[in-house]
Amino acid sequence: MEVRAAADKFEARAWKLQCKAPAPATSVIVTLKPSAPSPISAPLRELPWAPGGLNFLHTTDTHGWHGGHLQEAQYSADWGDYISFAHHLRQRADDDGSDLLLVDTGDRVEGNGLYDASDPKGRYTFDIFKQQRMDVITPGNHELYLANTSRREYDEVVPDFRDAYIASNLDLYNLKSGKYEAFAPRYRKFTTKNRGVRVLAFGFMFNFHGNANNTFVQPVQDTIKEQWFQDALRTKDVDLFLVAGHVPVRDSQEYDLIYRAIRDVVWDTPIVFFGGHTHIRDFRKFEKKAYGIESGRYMETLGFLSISGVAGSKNGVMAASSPEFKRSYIDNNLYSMHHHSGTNSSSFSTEVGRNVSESIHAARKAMKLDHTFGCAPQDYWLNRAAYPSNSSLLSLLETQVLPDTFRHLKNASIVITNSGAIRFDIFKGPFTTDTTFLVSPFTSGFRMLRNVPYKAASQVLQLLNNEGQIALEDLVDGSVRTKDLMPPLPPVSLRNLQDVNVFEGQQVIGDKPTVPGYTTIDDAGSDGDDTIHQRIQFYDVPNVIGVDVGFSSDEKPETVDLVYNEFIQDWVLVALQYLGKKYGKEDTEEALDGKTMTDVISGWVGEHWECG
Ligand SMILES: Nc1ccn([C@@H]2O[C@H](COP(=O)(O)O)[C@@H](O)[C@H]2O)c(=O)n1
Repeated sequence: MEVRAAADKFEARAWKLQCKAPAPATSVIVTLKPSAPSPISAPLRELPWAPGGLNFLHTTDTHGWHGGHLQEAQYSADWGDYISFAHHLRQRADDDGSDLLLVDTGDRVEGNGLYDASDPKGRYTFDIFKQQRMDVITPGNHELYLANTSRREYDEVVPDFRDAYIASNLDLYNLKSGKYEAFAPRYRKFTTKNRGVRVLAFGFMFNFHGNANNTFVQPVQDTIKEQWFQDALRTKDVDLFLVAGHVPVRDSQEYDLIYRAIRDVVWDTPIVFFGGHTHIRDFRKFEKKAYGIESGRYMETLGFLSISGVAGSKNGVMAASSPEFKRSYIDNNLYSMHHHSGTNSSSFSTEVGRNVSESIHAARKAMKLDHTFGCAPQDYWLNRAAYPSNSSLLSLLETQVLPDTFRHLKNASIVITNSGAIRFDIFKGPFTTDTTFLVSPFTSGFRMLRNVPYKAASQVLQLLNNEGQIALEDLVDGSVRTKDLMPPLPPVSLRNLQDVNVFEGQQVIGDKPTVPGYTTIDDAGSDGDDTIHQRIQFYDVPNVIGVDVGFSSDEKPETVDLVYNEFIQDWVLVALQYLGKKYGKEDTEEALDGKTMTDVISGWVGEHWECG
């Protein structure tokens, strides 16, 4: 009842928000995020703003973190703050005759209690998210795993953003017509407000195969042959091609194909790509008039990109022979936002921004996200500690959580889970309802194959980690490739992991950096991060981890029950087939009474981690 009443109150507030136009900055200071830490001051680089040009803010892979990071000051700003920030930059654009456009490239869902803890999921986040005006928005794979997620995206988010929502290669099954139909408009042509730049925008999804069958992702190589796409490329009076998508900007067959398809028709109009999916900060030069940016993950990063020298229909602006593309990766905190918008704590928040922050707080309260299951005795890292080690979250799972959880199994068993099911670190201190979803938000449970010969079962883990002589993707036919379903880890690319001296060749403002964070190297060099960070070491982790339950390492049982996270079922079956044991889905059964990894971890924490 209490939760219901709080939810009703929230909905009334959200409705109120919808009726308000963005308000100018006011001088009221409010602390709306009682649980968020204050940002720490750190040496900053200036935004490469293009006066009289085009400026962009880009978010991607936010995964529900619209309330910001409550345990990491560096990323503690929330969606309400982002709304205030964009307001000030729009104002700046109006003042200097430039334009500011906002882009989001998908995976807004799954990964944070704010989205995952409600029933239905997203009950609160859609109203929060839509308060930010977007110019281009696209779906990601997480909007498509479950049929009810894509249905809600179609019913709620697509109308919220009207023509800004673009889905160039995605269809949804229409129950009435019995046909797959466009999820949203295939492309958008618009003219920017101040400079009159005529933009032709597309919104692509990478060639994803793991979607529920109520959606259809058309492979990019087929979409670019469609008549509508070829006609769109021939649209007259286009000053800039904007390709947004849930597609990595680098090493991606999809963006390379789109780049080529555009250049086959239009040889020198500038192209800007906005990417996502791999959770990294990146900036790629395709050629001197075509660049792409990718802006990290989990609301840690607000990507900024500027282009000077693009033609505009207003004020007689001519195209430069070589437009200049620049980028910055802004750490999502108030210290950075105040600095880049020339505001302070008194002048920063707008009324809409404040209301959104308040709604986030109300939603968290309604869902009791701060409910504590126990207290972590130390930090456990997914990628920020080596695996295996005492600080590795995967080691904690492997040595304690999984053995304790599956101890009750009667038969000798091997239990396997994909590391991708684990999404984030555990910090020392309270482990809350929110933490359960940060660590593992997915609804998939565990399944099991009974009486699998030990010889085969014991090799599955090794095969899934591609440690054998073959890669599983060579085994599976072209329609299901392990690469697509279990992308290589870690979420932070090796390019970001290189040992770099952040001072080399750069302007250093202030002292030696003390705030740990990303030290990105991209095609423009190593000065992209707005905050000069102390380098964090990130470590690679295996695709899957596993434990033996009910037998010791020197025993070799005849057969074992093979238990695995449902998400990896297809790969487990393929691996067994390769090992000479053919099983089908019909041979599998539910394990652990349908409990998910979220349930497993919260249950274990409740039993083992007392708050001191
Ligand atoms: N039910 C699910 C769904 C997804 N995963 C894991 O997430 C990965 C995809 O996430 P991105 O943010 O990289 O798009 C996927 O490869 C799986 O590892 C899962 O475990 N269970």
